[in-house]
Amino acid sequence: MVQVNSEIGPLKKVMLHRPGNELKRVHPFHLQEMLFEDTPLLEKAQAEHDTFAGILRENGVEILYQEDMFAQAMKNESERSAFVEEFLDRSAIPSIGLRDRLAEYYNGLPLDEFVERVYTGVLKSEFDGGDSLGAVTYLDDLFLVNPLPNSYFTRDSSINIADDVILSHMGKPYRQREPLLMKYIHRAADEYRDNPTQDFCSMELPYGIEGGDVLILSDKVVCIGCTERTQPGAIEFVAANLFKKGFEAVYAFEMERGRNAMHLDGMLTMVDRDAFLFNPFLSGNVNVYKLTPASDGVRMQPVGSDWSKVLADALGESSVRLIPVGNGDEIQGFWEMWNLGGNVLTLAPGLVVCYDRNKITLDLLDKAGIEVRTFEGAELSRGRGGARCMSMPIIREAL
Ligand SMILES: NC(=[NH2+])NCCC[C@H](N)C(=O)O
Repeated sequence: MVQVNSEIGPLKKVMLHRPGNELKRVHPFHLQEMLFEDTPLLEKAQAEHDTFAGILRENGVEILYQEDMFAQAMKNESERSAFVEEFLDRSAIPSIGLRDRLAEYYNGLPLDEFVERVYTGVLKSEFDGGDSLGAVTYLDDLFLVNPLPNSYFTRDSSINIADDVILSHMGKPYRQREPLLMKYIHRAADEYRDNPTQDFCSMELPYGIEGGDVLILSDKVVCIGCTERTQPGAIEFVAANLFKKGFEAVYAFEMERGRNAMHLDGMLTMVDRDAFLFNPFLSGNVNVYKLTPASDGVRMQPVGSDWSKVLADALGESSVRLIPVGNGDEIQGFWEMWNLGGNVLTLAPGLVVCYDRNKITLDLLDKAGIEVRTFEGAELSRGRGGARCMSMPIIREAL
């Protein structure tokens, strides 16, 4: 049963994906499209990820691996062939003959190889496409089926709020198939079966939303980044549904639409009952809008750009503590923002896990009395996500 009513309640259960051979598919000439900054070294990335997982376990968190849950869901043959249909529909296969051959190939693989091939995709050179037109044209395409190298960022492809699950509608083509894995996991896994699901990924709603943009302040209030990945229409839709469940407000943070401010969770994370890490270059410069329930749907009201005021109001407190990532330093400050200094995963109020590389921010966290567990992220950070992006909370204890 999913139960996530805050960003900071003691974390009990989480879903991760241990990076696999899909990272070896990241091509240096296609970094932008594949959403990587550089080519990650798989073995080192796995070791870093294992250290991250070890810290979670030491702190009492049960870990479920996405790849295991997906394999479990795919044991059911009709589910598997339904998945293959949807997966290939979204893989832009250039001809029907080739698509049919690929469907046959995927359906015929032993389960472990099947799962591996979903993550790693299929290179053109690896597949005998027969005499279909699709197999002999577009020869400069590298992949027939693109890999899923961003799938270790489990935060983004679905969203768990209270006992609701949202399947994301990803903003970038390279990631649009990731929520499908979650869709089939949700249908099969005990953890999810009883939870209401909003399926943004199959819905014809033309608006994107990703989990990295959604911050749950409490069982009444949620903040959502309005970014290049998450559009106003999706925020309004989610807000209207949350209001039906008793939520009282959704704050929309309007970000610049670009890779610099990719998701809200790179700009703002909650680390204690009254404390946040934030991007000091944005507060005061980007507008926040408050959505509240209204008889005819959702009411919207601008609430300025001072994040400390906005967050204090959102929590019903007189003030909050804001810790500036990189302390606003004109070069290092930007490095630390870029390298996920603000993207920490909070394990309990005042206890966070994050990369060890953002020294200015680590020092400020220490001075603020926040306990920090660190791990190296030299390879993992090449995908430009940190501890929060790499984790999907399933259960957090109530505060
Ligand atoms: N929640 C996050 N901040 N996720 C970061 C995802 C990074 C990934 N390479 C992407 O561009 O989509």
